[in-house]
Amino acid sequence: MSGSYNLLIDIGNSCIKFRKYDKGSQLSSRAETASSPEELKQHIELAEKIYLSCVGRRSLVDDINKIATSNKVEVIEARTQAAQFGLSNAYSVTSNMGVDRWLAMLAANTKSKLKSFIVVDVGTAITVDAVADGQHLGGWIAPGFRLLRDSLFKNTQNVFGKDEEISEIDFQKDTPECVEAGCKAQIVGLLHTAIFTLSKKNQDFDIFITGGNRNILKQEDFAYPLFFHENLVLDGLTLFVD
Ligand SMILES: Nc1ncnc2c1ncn2[C@@H]1O[C@H](COP(=O)(O)OP(=O)(O)O)[C@@H](O)[C@H]1O
Ligand SMILES: CC(C)(COP(=O)(O)O)[C@@H](O)C(=O)NCCC(=O)O
Ligand SMILES: [K+]
Repeated sequence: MSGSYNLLIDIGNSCIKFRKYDKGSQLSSRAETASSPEELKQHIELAEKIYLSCVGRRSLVDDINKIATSNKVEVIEARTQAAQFGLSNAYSVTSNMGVDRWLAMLAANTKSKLKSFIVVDVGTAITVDAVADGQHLGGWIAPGFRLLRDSLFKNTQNVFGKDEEISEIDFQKDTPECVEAGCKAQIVGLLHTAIFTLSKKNQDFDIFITGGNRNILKQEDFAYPLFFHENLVLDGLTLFVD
């Protein structure tokens, strides 16, 4: 049986996230991850339509399109816009902005009563975007946790790591723990600086956190409430489902 759900797909630089979504029955499963379009095949074959965003490899989109076309499934790809759904983009060259950032902002804008917010997407890269009264003020792009850590290993002789995770950001007593805590502290510091920067311009705003590494940010490290969402990019794609 085909046509029972829409398939939402978010292609990032590390992995493919997908979720089935049906507006009528409010079907909205948890996001799953796939390492290749081939893994999505059975989900694509039975989908009514596919809504897709990509900041990763274009060849992945081509492969998804091939599977979809051979099964007569329409693929709708989202693109960053100058203005959409009551949100205005600050970028001077709209198409330069990753569509994942635009979709996360669109989703946050529908969830924020204040229409003023910060969105942090903690993935391969970490993006921060600030919005005041539906106007995007601009944002930041910084290396994500793995990039931070790997750049240390790559560019030093005596810094090494290990696989186990440390649980909290505190001062550490051996190299791997110092690296992990240091890189995590940098990410926490990024959000503190974002809050400080928007506080100078705006009184009240919401803070949305998303992305595969979102749990590096913890409520206990902040005085403001943080709203955690599994995948705001996929949430943004639902706005396009007719
Ligand atoms: N359950 C998980 N599934 C996938 N990635 C995870 C998970 N938990 C943590 N991660 C980490 O999240 C990062 C990927 O985050 P994600 O937001 O999917 O990135 P991107 O959009 O850049 O592909 C990876 O570095 C990975 O180590
Ligand atoms: C900044 C990003 C790499 C983040 O991607 P991700 O970490 O989710 O894979 C992506 O949004 C991107 O490629 N942006 C283009 C540059 C820009 O937004 O200005
Ligand atoms: K990201």
